[in-house]
Amino acid sequence: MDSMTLICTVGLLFVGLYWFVCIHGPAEQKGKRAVDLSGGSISSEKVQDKYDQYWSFFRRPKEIETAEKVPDFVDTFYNLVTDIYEWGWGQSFHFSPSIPGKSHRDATRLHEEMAVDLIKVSPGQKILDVGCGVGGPMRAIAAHSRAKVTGITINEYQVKRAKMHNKKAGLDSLCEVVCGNFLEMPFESNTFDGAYSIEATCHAPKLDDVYAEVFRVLKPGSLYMSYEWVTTSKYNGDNEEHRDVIQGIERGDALPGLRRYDEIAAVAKKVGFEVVEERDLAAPPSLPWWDRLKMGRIAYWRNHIVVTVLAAIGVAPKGTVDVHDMLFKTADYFTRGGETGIFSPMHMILCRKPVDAKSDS
Ligand SMILES: C=C(CC[C@@H](C)[C@H]1CC[C@H]2C3=CC[C@H]4[C@H](C)[C@@H](O)CC[C@]4(C)[C@H]3CC[C@]12C)C(C)C
Ligand SMILES: C[S@@+](CC[C@H](N)C(=O)[O-])C[C@H]1O[C@@H](n2cnc3c(N)ncnc32)[C@H](O)[C@@H]1O
Repeated sequence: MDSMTLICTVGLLFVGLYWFVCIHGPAEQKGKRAVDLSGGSISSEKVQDKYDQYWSFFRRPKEIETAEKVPDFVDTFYNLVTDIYEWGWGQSFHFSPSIPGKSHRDATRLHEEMAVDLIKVSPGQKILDVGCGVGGPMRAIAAHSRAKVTGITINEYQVKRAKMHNKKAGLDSLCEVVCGNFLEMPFESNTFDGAYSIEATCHAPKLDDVYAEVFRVLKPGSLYMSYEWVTTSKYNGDNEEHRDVIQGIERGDALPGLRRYDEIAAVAKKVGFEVVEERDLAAPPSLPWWDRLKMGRIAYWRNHIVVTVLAAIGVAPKGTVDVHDMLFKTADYFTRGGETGIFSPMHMILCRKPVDAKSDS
């Protein structure tokens, strides 16, 4: 190879890398780029320590970890993963069934719109997004329904990101974001005309606590819909492969313990809800929700190289490589959970607060 060819090849490689890292990077327009990856509200030099601390939660036996510690541990998790999620997935932190002929973006939006269609709200009514992330669903839902959406998340960094995205999308008059714990919400009783949660209540150590809070803040007669993460009827606790997959999902997603599909409605009824409908949206004829993850495998390898290089030259915090590696492995557990049918991230439950529910409950 003569020197001219060598210079051109190296030059092209640099231009290609620059284009990918600084321009192309984000899964969504105006989203995170690889060069912007941070540890959320955690300062760069503490990311590695916080990641190690995150893992220590799983190293100790479950009985030692008390439920009170869970919100803090979930907050740490979202400081570590929020930027990587936004960069590699987009602003909606959830799965949706694949739809033939539709892009992932459209399939995601339709799954979100279904949530608000189910709770039957009118323009101008006030609804609650329980565990709102950086607000991808909230914006789609506000734009679709013209309802006023208040989102709550435990993670301060997500509040900042969500508010910024709401403003950029011109939806800040319909979307409000609050930092708080959904196990003790900072809202008056009987405030909302509807509520939904998308793949968020799986973080609650006891589902009763979050459902009771949603029940309290809803006006009598209004509806609540949740997409729950569950093990399905195909899950067999005596099967080592099944246990390995579910444990992999719990560890890679800050879950205190996945619930069985048949526990959800019982909890809803226990806190006072009437169960209107319950359905696993992942079950056939729905197409695989895990296809998107499976198809992205090559991109994740490429992302891993990018993150490793950026951390080595000090652009990304050092612990980012471990966080990315954890997500990379988790992706595989999801695929196994989906293919075996033992796990569903979209077990839908629709509940109503009875019209005659006491006004202070
Ligand atoms: C509801 C929750 C999150 C669900 C999903 C949004 C995320 C679960 C696993 C995540 C990812 C796995 C692989 C990552 C990949 C290695 C990286 O290069 C780019 C980002 C990923 C695709 C990342 C994106 C988000 C997930 C799909 C939980 C936490 C309750
Ligand atoms: C996987 S994300 C889903 C976010 C959003 N629903 C979406 O689909 O994009 C889970 C969300 O639940 C929030 N969360 C978890 N535990 C919480 C708690 N105790 N109080 C408030 N929010 C919580 C997280 O901060 C995060 O925003």
